[in-house]
Amino acid sequence: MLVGVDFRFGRGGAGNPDLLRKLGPLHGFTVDVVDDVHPEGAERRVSSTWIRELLAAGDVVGAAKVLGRPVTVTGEVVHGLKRGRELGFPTANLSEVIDALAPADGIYAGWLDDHDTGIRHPAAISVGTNPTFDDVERRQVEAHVLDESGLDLYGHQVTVEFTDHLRGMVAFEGMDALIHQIARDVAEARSRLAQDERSSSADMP
Ligand SMILES: Cc1cc2nc3c(=O)[nH]c(=O)nc-3n(C[C@H](O)[C@H](O)[C@H](O)COP(=O)(O)O)c2cc1C
Ligand SMILES: Nc1ncnc2c1ncn2[C@@H]1O[C@H](COP(=O)(O)OP(=O)(O)O)[C@@H](O)[C@H]1O
Repeated sequence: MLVGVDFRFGRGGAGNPDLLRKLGPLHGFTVDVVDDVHPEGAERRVSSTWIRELLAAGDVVGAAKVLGRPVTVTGEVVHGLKRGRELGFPTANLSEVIDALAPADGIYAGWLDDHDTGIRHPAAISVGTNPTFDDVERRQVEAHVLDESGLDLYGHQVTVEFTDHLRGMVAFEGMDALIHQIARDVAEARSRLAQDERSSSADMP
């Protein structure tokens, strides 16, 4: 059994790791107690509560530090409402993601890893219900691959990785305002991802 140092069980939380250790040999299990983990320089210990708080604030940089890995969601690319191509920005829509650690509604820079081709594409990512329109019920994760228009990603298994939060989700008055803003997001994502690439190659041995 693997438990944290502050693990409690039983009535009123009277059981603690010491008691578990005593009970182990009587019932045929062994006990490992794990110390709190702190991200470098942090007072607060790593916990799922903390990670959820950061994700709810769209802070994917902070969440990645606490998780010890980037924030990602994985799913299959499914058909959406075919509006992306009309806007000039087709977006690969992810199927309902299981075990999702999706960050708050908003717009992000990141990467789309295509498991079927092994290609890692730079992307501008949208999370939410696209409130400019009133016909999207389910929260969606959708990614526009930068500088591409001829991809066919339907049916592919992909992982979307979030590296930077760009802004919150906005209900625009019309399509033109939305298109205008997406073009700015794409430019912003391009420059953030260029920095991300530089810093991750600087980490290489
Ligand atoms: C970079 C980016 C930013 C977006 N920002 C918004 C937004 O602020 N408000 C909104 O309603 N939809 C936003 N969207 C989502 C679009 O409305 C959505 O991609 C479009 O309707 C296409 O949907 P479809 O894939 O179902 O065809 C954004 C999409 C991208 C790629
Ligand atoms: N640059 C791109 N980024 C994402 N998807 C692209 C891109 N170019 C082509 N596609 C294809 O277009 C589809 C998305 O187009 P879109 O009009 O948004 O349709 P849907 O509403 O079905 O998502 C993707 O699933 C993918 O197959």
